[in-house]
Amino acid sequence: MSQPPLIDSRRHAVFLDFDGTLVDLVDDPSAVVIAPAALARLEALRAELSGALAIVSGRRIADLDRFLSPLRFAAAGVHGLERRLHPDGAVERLAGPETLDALRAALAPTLLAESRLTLEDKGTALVLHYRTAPDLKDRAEQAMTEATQGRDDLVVMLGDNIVEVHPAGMDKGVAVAEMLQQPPFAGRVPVYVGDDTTDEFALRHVRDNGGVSIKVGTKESVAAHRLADVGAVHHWLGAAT
Ligand SMILES: O=P(O)(O)OC[C@H]1O[C@H](O[C@H]2O[C@H](CO)[C@@H](O)[C@H](O)[C@H]2O)[C@H](O)[C@@H](O)[C@@H]1O
Repeated sequence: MSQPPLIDSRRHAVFLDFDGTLVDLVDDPSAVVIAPAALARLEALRAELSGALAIVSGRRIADLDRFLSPLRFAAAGVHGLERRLHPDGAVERLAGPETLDALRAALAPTLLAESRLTLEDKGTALVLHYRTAPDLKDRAEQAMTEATQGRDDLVVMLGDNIVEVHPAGMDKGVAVAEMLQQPPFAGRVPVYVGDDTTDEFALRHVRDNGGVSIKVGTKESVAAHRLADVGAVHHWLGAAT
């Protein structure tokens, strides 16, 4: 995998993952921080791209807004189950939290028994976190498998020290493909940057459709290009032409 080409602000639409791409991974999911200088660079880049810059994340858009405050960006949140095409627009939700009520109940005994496993409830998705208890990886995956037994309407995804469940039929690849049909992204060449397994859906879509696919870090990937870490991502974003 090679170094990525520089962003061409006249031609490209830029889609950026959040955790592990724009911010370093930390133990507490609520404790991620973006440097003010990096935030200012993102804002400048969005203007140069005539708005064609979006965050594509497993996070809720409300959480992204909090981390990126005072800025707001176009975004696909919860792996595409939430959408906002324009920073000042309303968030569109493609599923409601009630879909996961039975799962909340089914996971409760495991959470009671294993206090080192934590649940992040994103409404339309549930996440079991085990970063601070890596020995509980199998236990978390087993609990999620058992809780989702017979639920073909749901999909379980393994991320970086997490196991996550949400309604089936949506992933970051579908989200990027759909956003590319709409202004300000339509007609531009997609660039996608991401670090995790859930980014592979989008990296594959972009790679197969003439775009620029960029993996962050050393994990295996379908991407054509690589950047070493979060610092390298911000450096590269700042070099856009
Ligand atoms: O799609 P992303 O923007 O990369 O979001 C994926 C998940 O990110 C968060 O979890 C990850 O980051 C946490 C903070 O650094 C870390 O503690 C955790 O181990 C990582 O998996 C977020 O909490 C999840 O909801 C997102 O799905």
